[in-house]
Amino acid sequence: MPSPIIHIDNIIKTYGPLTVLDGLSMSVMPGEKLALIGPSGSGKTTILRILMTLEKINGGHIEIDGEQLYHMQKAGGLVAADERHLQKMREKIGMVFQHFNLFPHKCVRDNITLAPMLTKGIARAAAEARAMELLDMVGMADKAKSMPAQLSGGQKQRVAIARALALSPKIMLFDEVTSALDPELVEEVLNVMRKLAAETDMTMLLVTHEMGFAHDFADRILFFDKGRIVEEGKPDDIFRNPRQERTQTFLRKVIAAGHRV
Ligand SMILES: Nc1ncnc2c1ncn2[C@@H]1O[C@H](COP(=O)(O)OP(=O)(O)OP(=O)(O)O)[C@@H](O)[C@H]1O
Repeated sequence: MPSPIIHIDNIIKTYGPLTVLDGLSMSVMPGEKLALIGPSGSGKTTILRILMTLEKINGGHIEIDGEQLYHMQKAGGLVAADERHLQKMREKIGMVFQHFNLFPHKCVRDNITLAPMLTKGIARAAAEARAMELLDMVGMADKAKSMPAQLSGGQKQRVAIARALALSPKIMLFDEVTSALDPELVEEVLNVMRKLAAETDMTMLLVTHEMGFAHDFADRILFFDKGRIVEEGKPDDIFRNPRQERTQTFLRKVIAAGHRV
């Protein structure tokens, strides 16, 4: 039996008086595709940001690929021990955000080569060759020299996915990556994610309000409410036959709003 690639144990995260994660625990097996769903403010984005070390935690343990992520107590929360450790852990994880976050003054190709060249010291020619492979995979090779402002939202997001893949992460985190897109551009981004899920053995965690996509994409659904996981299971079980009243109410609202599940 393989060990979990992510093990999250009893995480507490507060912002001032607000408890955002309230003893959250979960494990993810290598290669697993997970969808995190639940009401707004339930802590889904926060746990992804914590995994990416963009936020400190106030208590609990996280292990990624057998190594502890946070292990030093500092004022205001637990932090990683040192910058080198942090860098090593960050390279295991790629994250794609709702708002693309591309570097506006760099062309598409340079957006992708920057991190491998700066953090791993990869030579420009090798970084560019890899960038072109990744752009080809997301269907954007012909835009390598374009600037981000010349791209549609869907194209920007496909570049952001390629950029997150540039350090060959074992784990990819997707935070509501289609929420800021015009409806007709959503599918091109989802198609790239389907392809990644089908053709790679990466572990993928997806925060989404696209219930239909979560159903088709995920091996397992985690339903968040008030900073905890209140129900988890296979997509068919969660969507067709939720056990918890909280999940039932949420899904009823989602269906009433016209979303396919
Ligand atoms: N930097 C911050 N300072 C204060 N409160 C914050 C901060 N970041 C997040 N929060 C609060 O933490 C709570 C959880 O936010 P989070 O973004 O994780 O929820 P979510 O489940 O992803 O919601 P959504 O589906 O709307 O994105 C919210 O109440 C949010 O307002």
